[in-house]
Order: sequence, then C-alpha cells, then structure tokens
Amino acid sequence: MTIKTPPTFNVPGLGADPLTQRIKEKEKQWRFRIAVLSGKGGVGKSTVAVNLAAALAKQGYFVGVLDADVHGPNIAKMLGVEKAEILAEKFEDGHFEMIPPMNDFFGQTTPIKVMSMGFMVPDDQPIIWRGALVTKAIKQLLGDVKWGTLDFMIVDFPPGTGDQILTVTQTLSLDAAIIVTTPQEVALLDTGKAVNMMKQMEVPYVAVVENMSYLICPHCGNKIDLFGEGGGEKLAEKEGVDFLGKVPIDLKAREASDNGIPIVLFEETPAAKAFMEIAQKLARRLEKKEDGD
Ligand SMILES: Nc1ncnc2c1ncn2[C@@H]1O[C@H](COP(=O)(O)OP(=O)(O)OP(=O)(O)O)[C@@H](O)[C@H]1O
Repeated sequence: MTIKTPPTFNVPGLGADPLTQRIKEKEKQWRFRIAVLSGKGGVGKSTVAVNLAAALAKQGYFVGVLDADVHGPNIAKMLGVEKAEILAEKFEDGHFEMIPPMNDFFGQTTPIKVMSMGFMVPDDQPIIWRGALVTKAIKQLLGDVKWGTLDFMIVDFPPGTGDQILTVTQTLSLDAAIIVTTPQEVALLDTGKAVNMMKQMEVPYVAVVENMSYLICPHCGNKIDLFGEGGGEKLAEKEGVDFLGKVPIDLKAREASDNGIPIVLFEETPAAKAFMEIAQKLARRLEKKEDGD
C-alpha cells in the first residue's frame, strides 16, 4: 500500500479550511518540525520527546512541544507545567489562540513552550472521543495556539500507526520522524510498521531511537540486556534509516519525569548522556540537510 500526501488545496474553487490554513501559515515559523512516534505503547516515546526537547533547549534552541497523544497526555506533567492556567487571545477575525505555558527550568534552558490536551480535561477523566474529533483537537493545538517562532516543533504522536497520525502528517509538513522502540521482537515488529508509514508519507528524515536498551545492575555494575540486544539498530539498518542511539533503563530518568524535570537537566546519568548525544546528532543531521548536504 502506498500512502501519498494529498495536496492541501485540492478542490477547485475551495481553499483549505481556515484551521488548516492557520497551521500552514504557522509552520513557516518553525524551522524543524519533528514527530516522535512509536509502533507500540509504553516504550518511552514521551520520555524521549521531553528529553530531546530539554536537551535542545539547553543548547539554546527555541523549542515547542505539542502533546498529541490525546488518550494519554503526560507531556505537561513531564515538563513541569501541568498546573498552568491556559490564557487565550482573541483575534480580529474572531478566532481565539491559546497561549502555551513555558518552563525555562530556572534558566537552564530557553523557555520550552508546551501545549497538551491534558490542559483541557481534568487529570482523572479519560478523553472518550471518536477519531475525527481527536484529529480536529490535534489540529487546533497546532493552529489555534500562539506558538511564535521556533527552532524545533516537537510533536508527541499517539502510539501506533492510526488514522490521527495519518491526518496530522498530511496537514503538518514534517522534516523528521523519530521512531522510538525497545529492543524486543514484538516492539520491533510494530516499529517497522511506523518506520514504513513515515517513509511512505515521504517524511524527509526518518530515524530510530532505542529506549530501555539495557540495565546497569546497581549491585555488580554489569550490563543486563533485559529485552534482548541491538534490535533497534538492526531494524534501522534493514529499513535504510538512521539510528540515533540507545538509551539505557535509568531509575533516575523515571523519577525525574514523574517530578516534572527531564533527566538531561537534572543529573549526568547514563540515560541523560545518551539523550544529550541523540539531540546533538539530530540537530546536526537536520542542519546539514537544511544546508543541502
Ligand atoms: N530509559 C528509561 N529508564 C527508566 N524509565 C523509563 C525510561 N524511558 C521511559 N521510562 C518510564 O517508562 C514509563 C513509560 O514511558 P512513557 O510514558 O515515556 O512511554 P510512552 O511510550 O510515551 O507511553 P504511551 O504509549 O502510554 O504514550 C514512564 O514511567 C517513564 O518514566
């Protein structure tokens, strides 16, 4: 099956809807538009998204993070802004734009702008919506938010390869898709599907990050390959896409996320170093591509 991205303005006499037009206008202000995806849930996609965001912001880039994982939105908590009050501005044509809360982690980073469906619903309430409504909500979080100029717009997609991912990828012109996997066979099978989806959607740069790659035993210091070894790298090689690196299991990374501070800003643990290196590699690759290399 080949999925082609249809042109946005494809109906003679009819332009795109105003929301899609606003997204198209806004995305011109975002230098690199990046999706973070996983074929399978629970592999650490959001953890990778927030740590990449923080690592890039620590290097001085302006970063926005959109939590498009509407069924399990936890980015706002991981970036320490879940209690933020969302203000909105009314424009002359009558539409409103929400102002994303920011966190600069006590001056350690450029302010990271965050928007999430989690702001719209109480913590303990599930979002029970049909697909079309979810897609519309994600588009609003892109087009009806005052994002401003950004170096990196990072979108944390829902897990899987579902309809919402297809629609958002057709609306937002992505520069890169980062697919997060763990090394075990079942995750890799689903990861292959996500990689292929992004290739078929003609996203210019697709890369794999392997999370929870291994554990360093706190008692003996030995490396334990809990979920097998090297699967992510092999998959990237097989699919002909970049492999950006491995992130070990790190108890402090989990604690830091729960406390709203990405581990890259907190302590120089093995996972923090891995996230920092992956972010640097990603920025270098995209800047090279931008220069036409
Ligand atoms: N490298 C790591 N070391 C230790 N804990 C980790 C690591 N990566 C993720 N975690 C933890 O695993 C749990 C799941 O991570 P996360 O929420 O990022 O996954 P996800 O793929 O986004 O999940 P979902 O599919 O539900 O959106 C979290 O508690 C997180 O802190």
